[in-house]
Amino acid sequence: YQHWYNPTHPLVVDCGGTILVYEGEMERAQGQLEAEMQNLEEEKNRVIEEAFIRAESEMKAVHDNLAGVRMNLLTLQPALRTLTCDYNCLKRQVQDFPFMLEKAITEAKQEICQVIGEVSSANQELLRKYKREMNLRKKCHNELVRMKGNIRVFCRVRPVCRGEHDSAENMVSFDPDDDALLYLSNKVKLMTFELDKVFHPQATQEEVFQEVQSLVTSCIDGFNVCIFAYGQTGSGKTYTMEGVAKDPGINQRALRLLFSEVTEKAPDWDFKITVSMVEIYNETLRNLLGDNQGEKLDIKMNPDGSGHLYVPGLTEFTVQSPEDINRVFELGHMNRATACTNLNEHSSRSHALLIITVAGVNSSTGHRTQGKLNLVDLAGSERIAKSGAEGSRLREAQCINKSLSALGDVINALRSRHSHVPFRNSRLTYLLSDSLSGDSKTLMMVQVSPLVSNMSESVCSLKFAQRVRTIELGNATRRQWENSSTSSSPTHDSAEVTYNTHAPWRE
Ligand SMILES: Nc1ncnc2c1ncn2[C@@H]1O[C@H](COP(=O)(O)OP(=O)(O)OP(=O)(O)O)[C@@H](O)[C@H]1O
Repeated sequence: YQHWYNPTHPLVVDCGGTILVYEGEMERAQGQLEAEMQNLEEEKNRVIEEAFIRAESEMKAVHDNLAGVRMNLLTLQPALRTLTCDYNCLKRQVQDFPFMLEKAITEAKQEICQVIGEVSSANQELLRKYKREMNLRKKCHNELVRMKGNIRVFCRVRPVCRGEHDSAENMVSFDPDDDALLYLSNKVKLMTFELDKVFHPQATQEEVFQEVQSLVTSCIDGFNVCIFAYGQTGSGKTYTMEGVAKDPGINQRALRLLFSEVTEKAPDWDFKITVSMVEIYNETLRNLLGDNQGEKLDIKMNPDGSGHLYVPGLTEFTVQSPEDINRVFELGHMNRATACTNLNEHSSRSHALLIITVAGVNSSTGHRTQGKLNLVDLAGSERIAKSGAEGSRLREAQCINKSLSALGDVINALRSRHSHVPFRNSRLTYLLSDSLSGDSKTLMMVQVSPLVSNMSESVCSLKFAQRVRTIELGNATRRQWENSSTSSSPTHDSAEVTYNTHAPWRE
């Protein structure tokens, strides 16, 4: 090496220069590098510091969150425990539910059976009390009727009809404060009549019916009822009982009311309404709902031993619908009209009876009732001058006179509680005997014409009404005593006709 190396050699000198340049550059580069490294170190430290600070704050936030979560956890834990507990409890309940349900159903069934048993026995008790109360009510009602007398007398004054020319005098007048008083006046005197109720000429069919409807419906409770229209020809009897097509009278209204009342009582009660229509002319009975109008009916003692009367062959029409009611009246009217030449004249001289029987049975108690409603349009009550009438007219007058007198006698005997009631003195009273006796109810509707020309007949009718109303009520106890001593039978039907009134019923 020393051999060939010559430091003075130009090449070496050149190389040494180059080396020195390189060494200078290297030193400069090293300095740069070191500065660079220093920068990087500083940058690193700054970044690390920043990261640290960020991490610290994030850590803090996480810590805070964690603390919050911990807090939540602490509060949620009891709730969770409760929920778990509830859940377990519910689960157990769900598991137990079918058994509990079965048990509850069984218990409920037992309770229901017990309650039904209690209700049923309470019901029995109530039913017993109800029956007792009903009997008591009936007794009280009967007692009240007995005290008031079971015969009522109403009066209806008809209006002056179109075409009637009568003197303008006010023959009839009314008391504004007392609807039981009626005054009749002629030129010389004023007569006062006291009745149970007076209907003035403007009284409507509805108003009249309202006064009689409780009597009508009492036959559903088993009472026998008679409603008579009494008065001279043309005084309004037929108007009151039958009415006119547009404004029916008591007959139709009564049947319709009974039908609707018994329909309302279903299904607790099973009622049957039957209707018969009879005409009594010259003491002969005619079946107005039958096919054979020529047939004369008879009144006989029922062979069933009940002691009741019956009319063999009498048609009993069962009313099952409101349409049946129209049919009954149409048929009755048609049959009555076909058998006579002048219906108006004929109806004045005959009695027309509508007999409605209402029989019911209570579906729970088996209790039975039977009541009869007799609606009677009587023949004209006017007196026929004996000298003027002859032949068939005289016979008609005698028959009417006989039956109306017999009716007055029967009412007198019943109200006075006589031991013998002369039911057999006429077909009318004989046919109605079971509906006039016992605790039956009777209403006499005395019809009055307002015409001055009818004054004397009006006075007669009102005197008749007054007499019926003022007959002294006999003593019930005495009547029973008299019955037991004079007759073995308590019914009036079988009593001999020995009673003869001297009361001038029909002057
Ligand atoms: N309250 C009244 N309102 C209106 N008109 C009536 C009234 N009462 C009766 N009339 C009429 O008076 C007339 C006679 O009445 P109705 O025929 O009813 O008498 P009556 O007493 O039945 O007679 P008869 O004995 O002849 O059958 C009839 O035209 C009737 O329409």
